[in-house]
Amino acid sequence: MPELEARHATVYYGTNRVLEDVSLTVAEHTVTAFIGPSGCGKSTFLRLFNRMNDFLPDFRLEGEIRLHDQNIYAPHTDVEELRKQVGMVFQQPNPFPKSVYDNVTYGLVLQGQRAKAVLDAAVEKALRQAALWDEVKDHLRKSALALSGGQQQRLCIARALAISPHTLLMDEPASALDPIATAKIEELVQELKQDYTILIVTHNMQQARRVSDKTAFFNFGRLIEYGDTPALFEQPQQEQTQHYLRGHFG
Ligand SMILES: Nc1ncnc2c1ncn2[C@@H]1O[C@H](COP(=O)(O)OP(=O)(O)OP(=O)(O)O)[C@@H](O)[C@H]1O
Repeated sequence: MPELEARHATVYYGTNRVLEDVSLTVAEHTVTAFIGPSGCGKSTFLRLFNRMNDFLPDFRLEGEIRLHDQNIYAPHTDVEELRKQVGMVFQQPNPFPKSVYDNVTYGLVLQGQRAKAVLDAAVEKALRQAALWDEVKDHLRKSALALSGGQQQRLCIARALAISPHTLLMDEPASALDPIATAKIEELVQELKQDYTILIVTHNMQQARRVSDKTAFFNFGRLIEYGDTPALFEQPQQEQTQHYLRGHFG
Protein backbone atom coordinates (compact mmCIF):
# COMPACT_ATOMS: atom_id res chain seq x y z
CA MET A 1 0.00 0.00 0.00
CA PRO A 2 1.43 3.45 -0.86
CA GLU A 3 1.78 5.87 2.03
CA LEU A 4 0.26 8.71 0.03
CA GLU A 5 -1.85 8.80 -3.08
CA ALA A 6 -3.53 11.41 -5.24
CA ARG A 7 -6.40 10.10 -7.34
CA HIS A 8 -7.55 12.38 -10.14
CA ALA A 9 -6.94 15.48 -8.04
CA THR A 10 -8.32 18.63 -9.64
CA VAL A 11 -8.15 21.89 -7.71
CA TYR A 12 -9.95 25.19 -8.24
CA TYR A 13 -9.51 28.53 -6.55
CA GLY A 14 -12.91 30.00 -7.39
CA THR A 15 -13.32 29.39 -11.10
CA ASN A 16 -9.57 29.15 -11.70
CA ARG A 17 -8.48 25.55 -12.20
CA VAL A 18 -4.90 25.26 -10.94
CA LEU A 19 -4.45 21.48 -10.89
CA GLU A 20 -5.97 19.07 -13.34
CA ASP A 21 -6.45 15.35 -12.89
CA VAL A 22 -3.25 14.63 -11.00
CA SER A 23 -2.70 11.03 -9.90
CA LEU A 24 0.39 9.65 -8.24
CA THR A 25 1.46 7.34 -5.44
CA VAL A 26 4.27 7.83 -2.93
CA ALA A 27 5.97 4.95 -1.10
CA GLU A 28 6.96 5.33 2.53
CA HIS A 29 10.48 6.37 3.49
CA THR A 30 11.14 8.03 0.16
CA VAL A 31 11.84 11.61 -0.85
CA THR A 32 9.71 12.96 -3.70
CA ALA A 33 10.53 16.29 -5.31
CA PHE A 34 7.93 18.46 -7.04
CA ILE A 35 9.44 20.65 -9.74
CA GLY A 36 8.08 22.92 -12.46
CA PRO A 37 7.74 26.56 -13.47
CA SER A 38 6.41 29.19 -11.11
CA GLY A 39 2.63 29.00 -10.76
CA CYS A 40 2.32 25.43 -12.09
CA GLY A 41 0.63 24.25 -8.88
CA LYS A 42 3.45 22.54 -6.95
CA SER A 43 2.72 24.20 -3.62
CA THR A 44 -1.00 23.76 -4.02
CA PHE A 45 -0.44 20.07 -4.66
CA LEU A 46 1.88 19.73 -1.66
CA ARG A 47 -0.64 21.43 0.63
CA LEU A 48 -3.34 18.94 -0.35
CA PHE A 49 -1.62 16.31 1.79
CA ASN A 50 -2.28 18.03 5.11
CA ARG A 51 -5.30 20.05 4.03
CA MET A 52 -3.52 23.38 4.35
CA ASN A 53 -5.45 24.66 1.32
CA ASP A 54 -8.62 24.44 3.40
CA PHE A 55 -7.65 27.84 4.82
CA LEU A 56 -7.75 29.48 1.38
CA PRO A 57 -11.00 31.06 0.28
CA ASP A 58 -12.71 29.44 -2.71
CA PHE A 59 -10.51 26.33 -2.60
CA ARG A 60 -12.22 23.27 -4.06
CA LEU A 61 -10.88 19.77 -4.65
CA GLU A 62 -12.26 17.10 -6.93
CA GLY A 63 -10.81 13.61 -6.68
CA GLU A 64 -9.17 12.07 -3.66
CA ILE A 65 -6.07 12.42 -1.56
CA ARG A 66 -5.34 9.28 0.38
CA LEU A 67 -3.11 8.62 3.36
CA HIS A 68 -2.66 4.96 4.24
CA ASP A 69 -5.56 4.23 1.91
CA GLN A 70 -7.95 6.61 3.69
CA ASN A 71 -9.41 9.56 1.83
CA ILE A 72 -8.34 12.51 3.98
CA TYR A 73 -11.06 14.72 2.49
CA ALA A 74 -13.83 12.34 3.51
CA PRO A 75 -16.42 13.90 5.82
CA HIS A 76 -15.63 13.44 9.53
CA THR A 77 -11.88 13.39 8.91
CA ASP A 78 -10.11 14.66 12.02
CA VAL A 79 -7.99 17.38 10.40
CA GLU A 80 -6.03 18.12 13.57
CA GLU A 81 -5.08 14.48 13.84
CA LEU A 82 -4.13 14.49 10.16
CA ARG A 83 -1.79 17.45 10.69
CA LYS A 84 -0.09 15.60 13.53
CA GLN A 85 0.66 12.80 11.11
CA VAL A 86 1.63 15.07 8.22
CA GLY A 87 3.95 17.87 9.38
CA MET A 88 4.97 20.88 7.34
CA VAL A 89 8.01 23.12 6.93
CA PHE A 90 7.65 26.38 5.05
CA GLN A 91 9.88 28.45 2.79
CA GLN A 92 10.64 31.14 5.37
CA PRO A 93 11.76 29.83 8.74
CA ASN A 94 8.91 30.77 11.06
CA PRO A 95 9.90 30.05 14.65
CA PHE A 96 7.60 31.42 17.32
CA PRO A 97 8.99 34.33 19.37
CA LYS A 98 9.69 31.94 22.21
CA SER A 99 12.68 29.99 23.47
CA VAL A 100 14.26 27.19 21.47
CA TYR A 101 12.83 24.73 24.01
CA ASP A 102 9.32 26.15 23.87
CA ASN A 103 9.33 26.07 20.08
CA VAL A 104 10.10 22.36 20.02
CA THR A 105 7.60 21.46 22.75
CA TYR A 106 4.85 23.71 21.38
CA GLY A 107 2.79 20.95 19.75
CA LEU A 108 3.24 18.52 22.62
CA VAL A 109 2.16 21.13 25.18
CA LEU A 110 -0.89 21.90 23.04
CA GLN A 111 -1.69 18.20 23.18
CA GLY A 112 -1.62 18.43 26.98
CA GLN A 113 1.82 17.00 27.68
CA ARG A 114 3.19 18.59 30.87
CA ALA A 115 5.72 16.05 32.21
CA LYS A 116 9.12 17.74 32.22
CA ALA A 117 11.05 14.51 31.69
CA VAL A 118 8.93 13.67 28.62
CA LEU A 119 9.30 17.18 27.19
CA ASP A 120 13.06 17.25 27.86
CA ALA A 121 13.51 13.93 26.09
CA ALA A 122 11.37 15.05 23.16
CA VAL A 123 13.37 18.25 22.78
CA GLU A 124 16.68 16.41 22.68
CA LYS A 125 15.38 13.77 20.26
CA ALA A 126 13.84 16.26 17.83
CA LEU A 127 16.84 18.60 17.92
CA ARG A 128 19.19 15.68 17.32
CA GLN A 129 17.06 14.50 14.39
CA ALA A 130 17.14 18.02 12.98
CA ALA A 131 20.95 18.10 13.38
CA LEU A 132 20.72 21.14 15.65
CA TRP A 133 21.27 19.68 19.12
CA ASP A 134 25.01 20.28 19.36
CA GLU A 135 24.60 23.92 18.35
CA VAL A 136 21.81 24.79 20.79
CA LYS A 137 22.01 22.35 23.70
CA ASP A 138 23.53 24.97 25.99
CA HIS A 139 21.08 27.68 24.88
CA LEU A 140 17.71 25.99 25.04
CA ARG A 141 16.18 28.94 26.91
CA LYS A 142 17.48 31.48 24.42
CA SER A 143 15.05 33.10 22.02
CA ALA A 144 14.65 31.17 18.79
CA LEU A 145 14.77 34.50 16.98
CA ALA A 146 18.43 34.86 17.99
CA LEU A 147 19.39 31.84 15.86
CA SER A 148 20.71 32.15 12.31
CA GLY A 149 18.29 31.61 9.41
CA GLY A 150 19.62 28.10 8.79
CA GLN A 151 19.37 27.22 12.47
CA GLN A 152 15.84 28.62 12.60
CA GLN A 153 14.83 26.41 9.69
CA ARG A 154 16.29 23.33 11.40
CA LEU A 155 14.44 24.38 14.55
CA CYS A 156 11.21 24.49 12.53
CA ILE A 157 11.99 20.99 11.28
CA ALA A 158 12.58 19.89 14.91
CA ARG A 159 9.26 21.48 15.89
CA ALA A 160 7.51 19.52 13.14
CA LEU A 161 9.26 16.26 14.14
CA ALA A 162 8.50 16.62 17.86
CA ILE A 163 4.89 15.61 17.38
CA SER A 164 5.99 12.40 15.64
CA PRO A 165 4.54 12.77 12.17
CA HIS A 166 5.26 10.10 9.58
CA THR A 167 5.15 12.44 6.62
CA LEU A 168 6.93 15.76 6.22
CA LEU A 169 5.89 18.34 3.63
CA MET A 170 8.64 20.82 2.77
CA ASP A 171 7.82 23.86 0.64
CA GLU A 172 11.12 25.20 -0.68
CA PRO A 173 12.70 24.75 2.75
CA ALA A 174 16.14 26.00 1.71
CA SER A 175 15.32 28.81 -0.69
CA ALA A 176 15.81 31.52 1.95
CA LEU A 177 19.12 30.05 3.12
CA ASP A 178 22.76 30.46 2.15
CA PRO A 179 24.66 27.60 0.42
CA ILE A 180 26.09 26.16 3.66
CA ALA A 181 22.74 26.14 5.44
CA THR A 182 21.16 24.71 2.28
CA ALA A 183 23.67 21.86 2.22
CA LYS A 184 22.81 21.07 5.84
CA ILE A 185 19.10 20.92 5.05
CA GLU A 186 19.78 18.64 2.08
CA GLU A 187 21.89 16.32 4.22
CA LEU A 188 19.16 16.31 6.81
CA VAL A 189 16.50 15.37 4.26
CA GLN A 190 18.59 12.36 3.30
CA GLU A 191 18.87 11.28 6.92
CA LEU A 192 15.23 11.90 7.77
CA LYS A 193 13.93 9.64 5.05
CA GLN A 194 14.99 6.64 7.11
CA ASP A 195 12.13 7.51 9.45
CA TYR A 196 9.83 9.75 7.44
CA THR A 197 8.24 10.08 4.05
CA ILE A 198 9.17 13.44 2.56
CA LEU A 199 7.58 15.55 -0.14
CA ILE A 200 9.60 18.59 -1.14
CA VAL A 201 8.86 21.48 -3.49
CA THR A 202 11.99 23.02 -4.93
CA HIS A 203 12.94 25.45 -7.66
CA ASN A 204 16.47 24.17 -7.52
CA MET A 205 16.94 21.39 -10.07
CA GLN A 206 20.28 20.33 -8.62
CA GLN A 207 18.68 20.06 -5.21
CA ALA A 208 15.84 17.90 -6.55
CA ARG A 209 18.42 15.71 -8.18
CA ARG A 210 20.55 15.44 -5.05
CA VAL A 211 17.90 14.76 -2.44
CA SER A 212 15.02 12.92 -4.07
CA ASP A 213 14.25 9.34 -5.04
CA LYS A 214 11.34 10.33 -7.27
CA THR A 215 10.62 13.54 -9.10
CA ALA A 216 7.29 14.88 -10.34
CA PHE A 217 7.37 17.55 -13.03
CA PHE A 218 4.32 19.82 -13.21
CA ASN A 219 3.39 22.30 -15.90
CA PHE A 220 0.22 24.41 -16.11
CA GLY A 221 -1.44 22.39 -13.36
CA ARG A 222 -0.79 19.03 -14.97
CA LEU A 223 1.55 16.28 -13.86
CA ILE A 224 3.64 15.86 -16.98
CA GLU A 225 6.11 13.26 -15.84
CA TYR A 226 6.77 11.30 -12.67
CA GLY A 227 9.49 8.76 -12.12
CA ASP A 228 12.80 7.81 -10.59
CA THR A 229 14.90 10.95 -10.21
CA PRO A 230 18.03 9.84 -12.13
CA ALA A 231 15.92 8.61 -15.05
CA LEU A 232 13.74 11.73 -15.14
CA PHE A 233 16.75 14.00 -15.24
CA GLU A 234 18.90 11.93 -17.56
CA GLN A 235 16.27 10.59 -19.93
CA PRO A 236 13.06 12.57 -19.63
CA GLN A 237 10.34 10.96 -21.68
CA GLN A 238 8.12 13.96 -22.29
CA GLU A 239 9.03 16.85 -24.54
CA GLN A 240 7.82 19.39 -21.96
CA THR A 241 10.14 17.90 -19.34
CA GLN A 242 13.04 17.93 -21.78
CA HIS A 243 12.42 21.60 -22.56
CA TYR A 244 12.12 22.54 -18.92
CA LEU A 245 15.27 20.73 -17.92
CA ARG A 246 17.16 22.33 -20.77
CA GLY A 247 16.13 25.66 -19.31
CA HIS A 248 13.72 26.59 -22.08
CA PHE A 249 11.23 27.85 -19.53
CA GLY A 250 10.77 28.18 -15.79
N1 LIG B 1 -4.71 31.58 -2.32
C1 LIG B 1 -4.86 31.57 -3.64
N2 LIG B 1 -5.98 32.07 -4.21
C2 LIG B 1 -6.12 32.06 -5.54
N3 LIG B 1 -5.21 31.57 -6.40
C3 LIG B 1 -4.09 31.07 -5.89
C4 LIG B 1 -3.85 31.03 -4.50
N4 LIG B 1 -2.64 30.47 -4.28
C5 LIG B 1 -2.15 30.17 -5.50
N5 LIG B 1 -3.01 30.53 -6.45
C6 LIG B 1 -2.83 30.32 -7.90
O1 LIG B 1 -2.73 28.94 -8.14
C7 LIG B 1 -1.75 28.67 -9.12
C8 LIG B 1 -0.76 27.67 -8.55
O2 LIG B 1 -0.04 28.30 -7.48
P1 LIG B 1 1.03 27.51 -6.61
O3 LIG B 1 1.52 28.45 -5.58
O4 LIG B 1 0.46 26.22 -6.19
O5 LIG B 1 2.15 27.24 -7.72
P2 LIG B 1 3.69 26.92 -7.54
O6 LIG B 1 4.03 26.02 -8.68
O7 LIG B 1 3.96 26.42 -6.18
O8 LIG B 1 4.33 28.34 -7.75
P3 LIG B 1 5.71 28.94 -7.18
O9 LIG B 1 6.78 28.04 -7.72
O10 LIG B 1 5.76 30.30 -7.79
O11 LIG B 1 5.62 28.95 -5.69
C9 LIG B 1 -1.15 30.00 -9.53
O12 LIG B 1 -1.79 30.41 -10.71
C10 LIG B 1 -1.51 30.91 -8.38
O13 LIG B 1 -1.68 32.23 -8.85
